[in-house]
Amino acid sequence: MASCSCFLPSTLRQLPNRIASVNRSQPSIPLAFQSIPLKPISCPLQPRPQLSSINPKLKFRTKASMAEVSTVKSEDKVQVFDSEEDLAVALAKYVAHLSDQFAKQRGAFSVVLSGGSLVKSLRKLVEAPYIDSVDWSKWHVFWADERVVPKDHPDSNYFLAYNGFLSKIPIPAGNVYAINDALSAEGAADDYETCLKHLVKNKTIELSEATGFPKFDLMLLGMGPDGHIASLFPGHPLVQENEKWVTFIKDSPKPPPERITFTFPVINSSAHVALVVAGAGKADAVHTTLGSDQNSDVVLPVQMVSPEGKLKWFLDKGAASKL
Ligand SMILES: O=C1O[C@H](COP(=O)(O)O)[C@@H](O)[C@H](O)[C@H]1O
Repeated sequence: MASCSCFLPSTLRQLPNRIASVNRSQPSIPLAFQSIPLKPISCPLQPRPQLSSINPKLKFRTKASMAEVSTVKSEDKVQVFDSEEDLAVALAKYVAHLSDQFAKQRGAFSVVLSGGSLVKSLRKLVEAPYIDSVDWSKWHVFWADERVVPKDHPDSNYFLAYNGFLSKIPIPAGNVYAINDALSAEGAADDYETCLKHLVKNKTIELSEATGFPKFDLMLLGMGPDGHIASLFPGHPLVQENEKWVTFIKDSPKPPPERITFTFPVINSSAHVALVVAGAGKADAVHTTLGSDQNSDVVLPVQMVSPEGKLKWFLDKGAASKL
């Protein structure tokens, strides 16, 4: 029996009452979470999927199978907006629609956030009409990647999301699954994976029948100017990981060096993936991925995003300027 600690409440000190008091799965937790000595809920492990049961298209694509990597599938949608403001408006509508759909369909909405600029692009969701119309109690929030730093550190993706988004919505505190920042990178990755397994077992997260990996309802991915997504960087061996659900990196080319990240099989098992990319600084990587004259010598992590479900690109004019 393995145990995990992601059900412990977040340790951010300023967490507001409305989040702290509506914790669904925990007894009422007082404010000012100073390392509460609760016993973590145990998370029974499920058998790991065998390699042979993994959809072959999810395996790392070598240069020999480059066409598979870089082809934009016909059902993929690329939307280009005049401004980042317009992008944010459309993104809010899209997320609210999926929230409604999954809340009605299965009584829960599992949403994966990224760090960086993505959080700012979610700002319209915390405004009218969505702040009142979205059923936030159905939301379960995860991170595609997290930096292994304290939760109140400026580099923390949780901290960023808390300040820019989570603190503004009435989401139950027990539905926010932050990493255990008291662990090493390796320990935090294992702990997060154990938590996911528990949540798959109790059906908070669905399981992909095709791949045996968790199937999140919506994965919101940002992209770095180098084409990295989550903490999967170009040329790094982690992009080839096809067994683990969550892994760790200690030599991230972008600081801070220690991070945990979802692996490609998890990302690509999602029901919906939105790639949210703004700014001319990202135009080259967008061009490499979506342009017609693709260079087969380059494999960017973003080119390996090929979900079981639907992929949608939200670009502003700057990001699309080289298409
Ligand atoms: O380090 C990271 O970078 C990417 C991209 O960030 P952005 O600020 O260029 O949008 C982000 O998606 C990821 O979550 C984060 O850890």
